[in-house]
Amino acid sequence: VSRFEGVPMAPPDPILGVSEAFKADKSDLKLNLGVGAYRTEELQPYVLNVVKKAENLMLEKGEYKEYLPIEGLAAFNKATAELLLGADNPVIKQGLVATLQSLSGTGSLRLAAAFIQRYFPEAKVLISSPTWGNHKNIFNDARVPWSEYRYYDPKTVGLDFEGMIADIEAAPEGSFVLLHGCAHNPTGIDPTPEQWEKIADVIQEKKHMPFFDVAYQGFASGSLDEDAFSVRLFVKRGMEVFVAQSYSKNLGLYSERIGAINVVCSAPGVADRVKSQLKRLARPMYSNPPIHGARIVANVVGDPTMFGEWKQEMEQMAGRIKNVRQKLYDSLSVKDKSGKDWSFILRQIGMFSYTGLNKAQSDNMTDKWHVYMTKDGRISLAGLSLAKCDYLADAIIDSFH
Ligand SMILES: Cc1ncc(COP(=O)(O)O)c(CN[C@@H](CCC(=O)O)C(=O)O)c1O
Repeated sequence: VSRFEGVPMAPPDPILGVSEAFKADKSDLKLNLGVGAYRTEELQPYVLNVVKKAENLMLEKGEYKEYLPIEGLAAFNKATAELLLGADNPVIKQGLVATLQSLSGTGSLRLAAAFIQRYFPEAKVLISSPTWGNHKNIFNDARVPWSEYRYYDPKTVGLDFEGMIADIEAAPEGSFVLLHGCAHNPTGIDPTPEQWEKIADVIQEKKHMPFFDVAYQGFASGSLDEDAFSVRLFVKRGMEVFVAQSYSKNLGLYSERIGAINVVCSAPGVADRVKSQLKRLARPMYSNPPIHGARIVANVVGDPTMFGEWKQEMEQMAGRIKNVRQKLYDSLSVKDKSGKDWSFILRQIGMFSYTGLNKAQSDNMTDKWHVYMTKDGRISLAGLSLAKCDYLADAIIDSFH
């Protein structure tokens, strides 16, 4: 008898498992609107031209494959902090930012969770309701308690701002508040600048610690600076902040696993101590991060021409998704005779649209229409082409009514 007899089969991941089911579907009508991964109008994966350029340069240079330091590639860490905060941000000049390259957004979140568990064992993390499917797994496995703050209002298909503020206010002082920097996943609903000011007020009043998850910088609006507004607002107020970053979407480096955890501290010398303890946590977790993606980011950001080309390609990707969003809205508005107001689709931003379809309706989308999506009603517009919008609209209308 095997020693592993007691090991049960794990359920498929609510997001990544959708792609597995999609691959198994033989229908040529099938559409993968599950995983948040950019596709072209031809529904093909996309390697940015600027990434290919950087990789050709790197190949010509014939670079080494030695271990990186635990904290990652120094040129990447400099570039990623400057992209997030702005190169001329005083906190960078004053050495107040601890930055560690880590295994993309997920690895950065997990490393920060381990730090919180070790140095703030009494604190809990507040996460939005709903939020990205893996956030709860990360904090559960890091043994960090969490609770939810209201975020999505099904009645208005918008932000429950009063509920959000009330729940953040009611949380024990010194809680960590997990915030999506831009392009909230799965709702696509972001606070307005005025609402971000109010969120900063209540977090400051309650001495909470803001913890931003920035997985879509530049991908939401097409502008790196615009999408960093919320983080820069909190830093400008002198608040200490955690920020996890990812280059999976905005630079298309999904499987390179390139991201960073940044901790903005409010006193000199503290950042060095925080960085040293993040390194101490990373070493037994994965020792040191992969070099390839870090070099691509450092090369792209370090070369003004390539940096410019990247910004153009980001605008193109964000632009394609905006066009698809508009076309889906148009198709639904023309086809649906029920009088339902679909304008929420246009008010949402980033890769996703939170349709309001419940689990049974989402199942119908898959079982009858071969449209693959997450069971919380989220569809990834990045996996949709203009050509398929009419078909998707038919599927949504059929599933809703
Ligand atoms: C808010 C948020 N944070 C972090 C991540 C982690 O991305 P990394 O690739 O680890 O940097 C994602 C990716 N969420 C996408 C992609 C698939 C997934 O990992 O769930 C999604 O929600 O479909 C995300 O949406």
